[in-house]
Amino acid sequence: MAVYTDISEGELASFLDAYSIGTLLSYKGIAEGVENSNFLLHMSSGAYILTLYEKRVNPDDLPFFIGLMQHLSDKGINCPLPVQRKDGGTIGELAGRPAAVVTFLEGMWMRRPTVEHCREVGAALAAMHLAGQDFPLRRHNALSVGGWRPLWERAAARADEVQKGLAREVEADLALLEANWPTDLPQGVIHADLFPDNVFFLGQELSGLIDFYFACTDTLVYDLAICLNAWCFEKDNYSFNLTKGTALLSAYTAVRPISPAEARMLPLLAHGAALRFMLTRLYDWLNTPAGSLVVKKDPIEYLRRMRFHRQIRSASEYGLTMEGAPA
Ligand SMILES: Nc1ncnc2c1ncn2[C@@H]1O[C@H](COP(=O)(O)OP(=O)(O)O)[C@@H](O)[C@H]1O
Ligand SMILES: N[C@@H](CCOP(=O)(O)O)C(=O)O
Repeated sequence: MAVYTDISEGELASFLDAYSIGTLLSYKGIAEGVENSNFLLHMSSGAYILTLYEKRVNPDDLPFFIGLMQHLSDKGINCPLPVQRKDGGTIGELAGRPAAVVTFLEGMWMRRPTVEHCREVGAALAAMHLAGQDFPLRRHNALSVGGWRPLWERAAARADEVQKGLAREVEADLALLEANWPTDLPQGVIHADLFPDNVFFLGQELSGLIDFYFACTDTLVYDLAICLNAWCFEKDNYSFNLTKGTALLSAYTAVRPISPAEARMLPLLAHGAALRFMLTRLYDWLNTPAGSLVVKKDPIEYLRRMRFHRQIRSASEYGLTMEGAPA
């Protein structure tokens, strides 16, 4: 459960006085997520989500995140809409943390995504990339290749406690990725964490995207590589489901075609994406205090994906077919 900061009814009620969303009927902490503290608010005007921004969110980045949700929502992407206070602002302070209220999205995330769900997410990711093209703010991705080594150095000494030989594998992969990471592919706004728990469905239909708190300006096809990792592996975390990969990639490229240069780099980007999530999970695994109300995610699931991507030679092995190119 991700509620790091407790709030009292009194302080919440006075925080909500600044909004025109009616009176507070009830609220509760949300038992999901790992980054921020989230509360479901039942107000007399309807349901909302209150987020208190925690450790990994830099308050200077909040205008980017809040502005992005507003921008995407204006462009027809279904995502939470930040609620304005009476003074026109969207970011306040509660219990010593920056805090914002956003609209509640209906839907559920899929614990066992099907091929159809993968197809939907591919199309939605591409639509988000297109909608983000004219978003004027920029945000550096602190968790891209340049951020991995510093993060690794804070976990390396204890990595083999989690799995023997892990340090050796990470060192080799880091060196390979740092030496070959592309810098010249099309960039734009990426979600950077579009995992199943951040995509809501109503039945088979995608109803919205949430959790834009890793969003940044980076290589668009890297976001696609993140989704291949998050959506297309079997429960054993070793085997890639080619049918899901094909569905996700073909739905993405139908909305935003990718260039041969982007396609060529997909295996390396997918390998890097697996390392990125292994590293943050490893860091959290080693550093989350015992007794925290948060479910730690297993870094080894992403070590298995790293091993898989290491032996991929072409994006066609993920199911990518390019017009005019052999499958
Ligand atoms: N706008 C929203 N509408 C409905 N539920 C939401 C919304 N935002 C967050 N939630 C709920 O809160 C949970 C955690 O939100 P998330 O943004 O993923 O947190 P974190 O950034 O801590 O990972 C989600 O899984 C979902 O249940
Ligand atoms: N998706 C990441 C962790 C971030 O979790 P979220 O709840 O903010 O989506 C992972 O799986 O490691």
